[in-house]
Amino acid sequence: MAAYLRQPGNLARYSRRAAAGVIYRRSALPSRLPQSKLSAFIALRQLRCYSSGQSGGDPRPPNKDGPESNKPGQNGGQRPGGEPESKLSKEEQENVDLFIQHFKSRVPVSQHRMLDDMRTIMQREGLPEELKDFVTQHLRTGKPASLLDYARLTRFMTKHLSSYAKKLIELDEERERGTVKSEQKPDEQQPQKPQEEQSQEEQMREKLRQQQERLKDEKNKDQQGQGQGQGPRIFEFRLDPANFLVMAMISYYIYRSFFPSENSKELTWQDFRAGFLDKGLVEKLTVINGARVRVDLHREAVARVHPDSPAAQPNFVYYFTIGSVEAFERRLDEAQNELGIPSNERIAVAYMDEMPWAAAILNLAPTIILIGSIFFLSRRAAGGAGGQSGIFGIGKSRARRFNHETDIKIKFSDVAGMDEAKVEIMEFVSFLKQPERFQKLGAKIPRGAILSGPPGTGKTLLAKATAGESGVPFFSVSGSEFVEMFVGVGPSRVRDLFANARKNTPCIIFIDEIDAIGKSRAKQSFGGGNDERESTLNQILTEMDGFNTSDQVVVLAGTNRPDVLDKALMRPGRFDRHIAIDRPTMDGRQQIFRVHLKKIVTSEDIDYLVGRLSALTPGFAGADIANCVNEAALVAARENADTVVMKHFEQAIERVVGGLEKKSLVLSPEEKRTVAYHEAGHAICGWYFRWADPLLKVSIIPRGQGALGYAQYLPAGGDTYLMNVNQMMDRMAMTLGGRVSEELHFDTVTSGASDDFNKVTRMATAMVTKFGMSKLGYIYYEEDPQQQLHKPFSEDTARTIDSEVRRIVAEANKQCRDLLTEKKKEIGIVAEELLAKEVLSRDDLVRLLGPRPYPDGSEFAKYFDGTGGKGVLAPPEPPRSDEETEGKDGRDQTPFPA
Ligand SMILES: Nc1ncnc2c1ncn2[C@@H]1O[C@H](COP(=O)(O)OP(=O)(O)OP(=O)(O)O)[C@@H](O)[C@H]1O
Repeated sequence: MAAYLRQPGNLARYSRRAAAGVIYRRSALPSRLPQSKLSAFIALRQLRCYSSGQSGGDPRPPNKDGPESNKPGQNGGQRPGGEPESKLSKEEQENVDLFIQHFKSRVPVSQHRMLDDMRTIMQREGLPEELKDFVTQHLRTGKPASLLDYARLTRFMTKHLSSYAKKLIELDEERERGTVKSEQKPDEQQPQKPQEEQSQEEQMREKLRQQQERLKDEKNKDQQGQGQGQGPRIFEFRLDPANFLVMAMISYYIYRSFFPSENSKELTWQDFRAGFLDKGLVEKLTVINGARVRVDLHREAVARVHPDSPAAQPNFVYYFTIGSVEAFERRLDEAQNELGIPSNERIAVAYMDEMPWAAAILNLAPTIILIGSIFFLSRRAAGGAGGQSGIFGIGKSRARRFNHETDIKIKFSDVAGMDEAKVEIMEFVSFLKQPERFQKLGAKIPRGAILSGPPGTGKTLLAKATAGESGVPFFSVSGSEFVEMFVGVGPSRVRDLFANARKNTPCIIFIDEIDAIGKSRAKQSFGGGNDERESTLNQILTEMDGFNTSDQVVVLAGTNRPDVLDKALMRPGRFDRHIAIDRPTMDGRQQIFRVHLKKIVTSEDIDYLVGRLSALTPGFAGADIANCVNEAALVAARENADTVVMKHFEQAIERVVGGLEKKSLVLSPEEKRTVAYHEAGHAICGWYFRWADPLLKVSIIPRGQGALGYAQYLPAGGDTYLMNVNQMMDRMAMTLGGRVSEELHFDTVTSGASDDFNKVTRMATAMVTKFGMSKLGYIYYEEDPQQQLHKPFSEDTARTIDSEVRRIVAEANKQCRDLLTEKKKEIGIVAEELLAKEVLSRDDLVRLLGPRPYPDGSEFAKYFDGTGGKGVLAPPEPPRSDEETEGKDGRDQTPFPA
């Protein structure tokens, strides 16, 4: 491109095309884009010719002496219009002429007139310094100008063109007003123009004036922009030829730096030798990267021998490829020996390693991409987690801030049950709302409270409700979010969290799962400890100490494991209050059901529904209840029902508790029969033992994990918290009912009762070692898995425990066997019905066996006596783990494992 532009006329042609491009596209460009100055000048000059009307229809300026008179020197540069004579010195006059001539040789004839006019102006005002430099450095000396020189010149010309154009217009106007002394003789004056021509002239003049005004406006705007200088100036890109040229140049140099400019051609060794070496045209050889040889030739000699060869051009080089440097050197030596070149005249060989820019960038690309990706990922990770930007945001707290006005709509009315907890926590609300009430009496405000309890019991909900009630910002963060793989991040996040909170007082901080960082420090030392967690805990302790009593920041924390928390956390002055939230009672469950049933469309009698559902769900936490209600709505939706009815709720509870029905599990008829008699054994025991929990349902549909069938009972008196010996013995006997029934009805027994034995053994052991219900006496032995090797009792005691457990289990077995032997016929009836129907409800058992001989508790009777229900009762198994079942609420599930 540089070579192209440097060729005579190309630069001018190029700029003309660019200028023309600007003129023609002008209408399509945005209106605020300024018109090219060069194009403005050309247009002005054309208009001026018409408006001056000197050539009688010929757009060219009047030229009495013909075209030749425009030649420099002939008319002394005097403008045909009659401008004053040049006041320049002879040398300056020559400079101007040289300059104009130089350009005339490079632009089309149609633009010569424009250059003549420029000469006129220059003769009046002298040659500007920059142009003078150009003339003296290049035109006078004959030294060729570089592309950069031309670019500089073009820039300067562009800068001056508009002022030249303006001056010429002024000159025309002056001439028209007659203020300029005219040298024209009266007989040379223009004849009267026809009317049409005059109106055309008028239009032209109007256009001219508009153009002039636009130029003025532009200049004013420029000056204002520069003059103001206070606010930031908006960079404005002007698409004029000068800018275009500069950009083209920059692009060209960038392009050249990536792709070296030299033209080259590949040669063979033979061509090289015959064409250049033998003729003595080679000046130098350069071995590049040990693989290619660049041949530098004596240019002048080549130009003389082969004037048309491209090798005569300065940038042209030949290359040839070599196998190895040694082979190349050997061949070159041989060739030069053959040619008889003396050693001091031999061709110089240079060696170089060359790495093009593109290759260098390619080499760096993996590193750049890696660093870029790490940066990008760190930004994304930090941004996603909490809006911090970049890797530098890692020490910032990840707490989410909820705004009481928008985010937290939860009130205490949304938290059902847990009345005691609410009363406790209400104090924090009053403190946040009316701190003066406490302060005036000199009372210190509690700093925080730990809410502890099983999962899903509503700890987070209660904390949110506290924030919602008190109308303060709420910062929620999980304990595990403090811990990162980087040392020092935990404490830094704690500091940041508390600093944020202090800025937003009054507010509540809620740290969920605080046991993740608040574990007792003494217990961690085993196995190396965890310094990072410890220092995070220390930071929390420090921050909580650092509160002023007047700082209205309340810290609430939730945990499922209050027992493992560090004592320092729990001391007064930090988490002063310890609020235990247990699974809801029957009454609590009813309230929670009421809260969640509000969102459900159901036509059932709400009081009956709530009572029955809560009776069916002993041991359920608030989250389980919310899940069941939602699941029931999903079941109903699956059936395209209009409302959610009792059946859907029961299916939902059964599904939540027992797992999905395993329809794909097909048992053989013998297996099914065994399962039916096993479950019937449990059912009969549950029906006839006085202290056993009343049976609700028995089923032989496989469900969940490994249960081939199950019998379900509910505590007769609702939630029970104590069990007497009779109840325990009856429960154990009932649990053994499956195996005893198998023994009574089949020749052999199956492995299906092993889970029953597990339960019975654990229960009997607990009676001996914990409940003081054996001849071992009132002793408590902890069941500590870590103490397996070192039992806390002697061998003798171990033997006594062993024999006592055996005795109790044997007694339960005898009790069960006696009953089932007596009720063998009833077992058969129930088992056969079970085989036919797969599921038997309490009503079915009443039908088959008659009413239960012992009256059930009133609460139980209210919902499950078959009268209050709206159809077949099919209460499902409640969700409690084995230990809880045995120890607390008396619910039992006797699965028949696969
Ligand atoms: N007392 C309640 N009243 C109404 N809904 C409740 C109640 N308790 C729990 N829930 C329901 O259970 C959901 C989960 O409760 P929450 O997250 O507060 O339990 P959590 O005790 O904090 O559990 P975790 O210990 O696992 O963090 C709540 O969103 C709510 O729908």
